[in-house]
Amino acid sequence: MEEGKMDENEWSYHGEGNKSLVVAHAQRCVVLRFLKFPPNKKKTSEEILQHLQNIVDFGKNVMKDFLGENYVHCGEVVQLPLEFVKQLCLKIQCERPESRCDKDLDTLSGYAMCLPNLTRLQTFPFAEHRPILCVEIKPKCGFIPFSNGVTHEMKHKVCRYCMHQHLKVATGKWKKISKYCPLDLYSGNKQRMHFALKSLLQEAQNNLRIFKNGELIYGCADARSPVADLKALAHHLKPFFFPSNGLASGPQCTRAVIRELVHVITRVLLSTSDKGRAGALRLGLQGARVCEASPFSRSLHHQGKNTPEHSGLPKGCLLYKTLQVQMLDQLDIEGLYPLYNRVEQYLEEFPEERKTLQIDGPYDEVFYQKLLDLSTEDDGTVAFALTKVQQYRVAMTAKDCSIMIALSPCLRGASSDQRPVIPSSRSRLAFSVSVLDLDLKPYESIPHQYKLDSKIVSYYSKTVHAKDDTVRSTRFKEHEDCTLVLHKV
Ligand SMILES: O=P(O)(O)O[C@@H]1[C@@H](OP(=O)(O)O)[C@H](OP(=O)(O)O)[C@H](O)[C@H](OP(=O)(O)O)[C@H]1OP(=O)(O)O
Ligand SMILES: Nc1ncnc2c1ncn2[C@@H]1O[C@H](COP(=O)(O)OP(=O)(O)OP(=O)(O)O)[C@@H](O)[C@H]1O
Repeated sequence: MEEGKMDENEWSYHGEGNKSLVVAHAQRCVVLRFLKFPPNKKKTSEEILQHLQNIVDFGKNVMKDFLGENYVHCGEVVQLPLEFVKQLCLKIQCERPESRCDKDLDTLSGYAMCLPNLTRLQTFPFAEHRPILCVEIKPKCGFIPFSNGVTHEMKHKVCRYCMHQHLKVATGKWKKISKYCPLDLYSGNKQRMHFALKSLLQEAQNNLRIFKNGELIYGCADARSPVADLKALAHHLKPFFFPSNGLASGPQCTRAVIRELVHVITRVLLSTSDKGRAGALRLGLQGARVCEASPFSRSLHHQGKNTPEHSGLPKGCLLYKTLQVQMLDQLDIEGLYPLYNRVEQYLEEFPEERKTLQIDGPYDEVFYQKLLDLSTEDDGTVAFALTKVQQYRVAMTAKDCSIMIALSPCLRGASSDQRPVIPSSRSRLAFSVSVLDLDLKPYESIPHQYKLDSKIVSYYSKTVHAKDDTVRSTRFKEHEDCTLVLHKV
C-alpha cells in the first residue's frame, strides 16, 4: 500500500466475523482485513504485526500444502497510514452489525492484511463488468468422532453441528434449528449435497452468504436482521440461471432458479480444479458416515430405506481436502484434553520452553513437518502430546474456515482463458473456488473447547434426545421433506 495514496472513500465495509473486519476496495479486487479486539484487550503494534505475520506464514507453510496452492490466498501484511485507518474506522462504524460491536477494530498499529477480494473471480485483477455471483459457505465439521477417547455415546451418532444447533437456539443465537448437516454436504452424494445446500438456503445462519458483484444479497450480515427472501434471491439469480423451462416468473420460476443454483454449486464443490492432487494428508474416513439427526437420513429411515449412499468425495476437491485436515483431530477434544494438560504442566515447570515448542509460532517448515506424524501410540512424552495439540489446532481451523465460490457467465463464443467452466441452463459459468479464514486456532482456546463440547452434548442428551419423538415432529414435516429430498430434479 502506498503511503499518502490511501483514501478511505475508496473503501467500503464488506463484512466481519468474531476476530476480524474486512473492507473492500471499490475498483480494485482487493480487501483489507483488520484484527479486532475487546476494548480492554488492546495489543501492542509489535504483537499485532507478529500475529498477522503468523497468519500469513501458516497459510503459506501449512494450509497451501494441505489444501492446495490454488485454493489458498495468503495475502500479505501491509502497513497503513494511521490517519487513513482512523478515518476508515469512523466511516464504516455505522454499517457494523450491533452484535459484532463488542470488539473494536485495531486502529492503533496501522497493520492489516491485504488479500484478493474472493467475491470476485480470482484471475481478474480489476472489477469485471460481467455480473459475478459469489457463494460463501462455512461448512463446519464434516465427520463424526471415531476416537475411543469419546465418552458420550451420542457423539458417535450425532454430529457436533446438529447437536450444537439446539444449544444455539436455546441461548437465542439463532431462532430456528437448521436442517443442514455437514455430513450431508461432505458425503459426495449429489442428493445429500442438494439437500444440505437447500437447507442452508432455508436457514442460512452464519453458514451461507451470497454476494452479487461483491454486495451481500442473501444471508446474515447481522444475526438479528438476516436477508433471506428466496423470491428476491431468485430475481438476482436470473441473469445467471434463467430457467431452461422458459418460466419467467412465479413460484415455479423461483424454484427452478434456486434448483439450478444448488446444482451448479454441487458440481463446483465436486470439481477438482487444483490439478486433482489429493493433498499431503492420507487419513481414511472412519466413524459413522451419516448423522442420526440429519433430516435427510431420518426421512430415508422412516421410509424403511437403507442408510443413504455415501458416494465419497473426489480426492482433488476442496471439500475432500478440508475434511482431511479436519480429521487431524484424531482423538477428539476428550482424548486431546489430557495431552493438553501434559503440555501445560511441562510449560509451568519450564515456561522458557514455550518458544522452542513453537506454541505461538513460527509456523514454518519444521512446524509443518511435525504435523505429518499421524501415530496415535502415546509414549508418554511431551513431544507426543505437543504434536497432537498442534494437529488439533490445525483441525479446528479447518472446521471453522469458509469456502468461497465465485461464478461469472462466459461471454458467448469466448474461450475460457484456462479458467474452469461449468455449464448452466443459461450459459457456461467460469468459476473459482477459494478458502478463507485460515487463522490457526490459539492454544489457549483448548480448555474452552473442552467445556463447550461437554455443554453441547449434555444439553442435547438431556433435552433433545430424551424428547426425541416430539423433536422429530417439530423439526421437520416428514412428508414434505421426503418430497423435497427425493424428488428427481
Ligand atoms: O465453536 P463453534 O463451532 O461455535 O465455532 C465458533 C464460531 O461459531 P459458529 O458455531 O460457527 O456459529 C464463531 O463464529 P461466529 O462468531 O458465531 O460467527 C467463530 O468462528 C469462532 O471462532 P473464533 O473464536 O473467532 O476463532 C468459532 O470458534 P472455534 O470453535 O472455531 O474456536
Ligand atoms: N479475502 C476476502 N475476500 C472477500 N471477502 C472476504 C475475504 N476475507 C473475508 N471476507 C469476508 O469477511 C467475513 C469475515 O472474515 P473472516 O471470516 O476472516 O472473519 P473472522 O473474524 O476471522 O471469522 P470468525 O468469526 O470465523 O473468527 C467473511 O465471512 C467474508 O464474507
